[in-house]
Amino acid sequence: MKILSAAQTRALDQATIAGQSITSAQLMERAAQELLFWFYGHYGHGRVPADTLLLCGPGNNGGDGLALARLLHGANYAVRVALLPADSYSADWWHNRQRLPAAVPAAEIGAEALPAISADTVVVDALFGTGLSRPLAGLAAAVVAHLNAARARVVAVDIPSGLFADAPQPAASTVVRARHTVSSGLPKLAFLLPQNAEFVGEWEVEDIDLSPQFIADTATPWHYTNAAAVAGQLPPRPKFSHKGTFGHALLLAGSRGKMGAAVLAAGACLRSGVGLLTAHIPGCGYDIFQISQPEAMCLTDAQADFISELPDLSPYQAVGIGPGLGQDAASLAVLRQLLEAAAKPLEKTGQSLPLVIDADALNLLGRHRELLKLLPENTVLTPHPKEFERLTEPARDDYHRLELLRDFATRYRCLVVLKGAYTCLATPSGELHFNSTGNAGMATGGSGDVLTGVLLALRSHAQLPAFEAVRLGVYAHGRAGDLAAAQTGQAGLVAGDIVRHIGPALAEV
Ligand SMILES: NC(=O)C1=CN([C@@H]2O[C@H](COP(=O)(O)OP(=O)(O)OC[C@H]3O[C@@H](n4cnc5c(N)ncnc54)[C@H](OP(=O)(O)O)[C@@H]3O)[C@@H](O)[C@H]2O)[C@H](O)CC1
Ligand SMILES: [K+]
Repeated sequence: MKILSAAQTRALDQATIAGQSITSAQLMERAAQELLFWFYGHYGHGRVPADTLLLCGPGNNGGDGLALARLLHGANYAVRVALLPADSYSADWWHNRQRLPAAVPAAEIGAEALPAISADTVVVDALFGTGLSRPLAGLAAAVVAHLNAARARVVAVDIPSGLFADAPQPAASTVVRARHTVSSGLPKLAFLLPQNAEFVGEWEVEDIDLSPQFIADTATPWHYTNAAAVAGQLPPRPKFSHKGTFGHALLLAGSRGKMGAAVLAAGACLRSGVGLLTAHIPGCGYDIFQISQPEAMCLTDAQADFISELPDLSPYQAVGIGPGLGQDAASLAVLRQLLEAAAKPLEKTGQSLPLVIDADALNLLGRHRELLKLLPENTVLTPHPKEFERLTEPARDDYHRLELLRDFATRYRCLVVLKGAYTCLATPSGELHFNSTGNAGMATGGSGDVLTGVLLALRSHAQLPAFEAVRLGVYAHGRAGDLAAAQTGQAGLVAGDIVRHIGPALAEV
């Protein structure tokens, strides 16, 4: 699913109106109908709020609010409307202002006449949407501050007022703190960034039948990976396949005290359909590893506590390095040798050996940035924000971090998976794909090791191109976490639970 800028969203609006031969008021009515359905879903029979206040601005966001007020009134909600005064109002605002039944109380907001809001009021925030052109000030800011102080349940129309859809707002700007955001058409970039979570609350997108042709023809770096994006991407396992069909992966992982990371990554790799897995681990981990992962083969390093040797790479279709690795100088040398060896094109594919680099291997890269230029094309890096900072620089905010991410992926021609809520995959061509699956229960030790294992398996698969493999792996990892959390609850979830649910998650896609 594409994510468009605010300007593109406005153009989409116009293309839909022209393409479907409808009026803009009809499109607004669609949006308001969807908002009404949202209310039906949340406030079913007997649960209709005693007091619903619609705060309406002067543009089409306010128009949506006025149309919704009429529809809610028709559905027997007790509604009040408060109008933000302006020098001019949009045409569809006027249209819906005139259609508002006289029985609905509608008052103009003034500095001395702020609407009464109690903690029990359900407030619909329809002040500003994608047409926000500057931070809120004056009366608009005063209303929003008044609203936020009331701690009422706020449902934002399209986007919380004061939040830009695709750009940061200055620090200390006044922004509506919504409990729910009900958006039309496509998700907004703002919803996917941690710094906006306090404003956006729970968000959902309602389908208002916007022009699919315009969306298809519009270029954007931002994408949202939902179930449809990955459906059917995992090639079926042919009846006459054998273990060689699905690739032989090598995992370089573990050190004393961190063998669990190797075990988790290996388990995830095996559960993600790899044909064969060999792990190269330090001597201390032999019993631990063989007992917990009998399906994997095991090579032990000459060193007991960390990895100091790079095995012969010729049997493998992909290599993963990093989980629990530690940062010993000998392991750094192994990483360097791996990067040099992997760069040579493989006889079979003519491409470099696929690599997945995680955890301490990323920290080593961060401390020895001269190695970055050795990264073979399409190498997968899976940093969390702190590890990414070590590879680049501290980000001013989440938008700046996205810029750094894009720059890094295009500069080094690699696939970077920035982990977090809405994990963001950056591609060598500069696209950013935000993942839709996963939950806060996955913020637990070992989750990242599991992701490395999943990606290693999918990068070993001969029929999966690099980008598709990584997008699918990130999605399936999150989905496995969601399936696991449904059983354990988020607090009770541990990384091993994710491993156990990867099979069902991959089966779904
Ligand atoms: N795109 C769609 O698919 C649909 C969108 N709908 C809804 O329409 C809004 C966008 O409506 P738009 O009229 O473009 O913009 P807004 O309602 O957000 O606001 C524009 C007016 O607000 C003024 N403005 C902007 N910023 C401020 C500010 N900080 N303080 C005061 N006033 C402000 C702006 O004035 P300018 O001076 O900037 O010209 C405009 O007067 C979208 O979000 C959806 O809710 C459709 O209904 C359905 C399809
Ligand atoms: K709004």
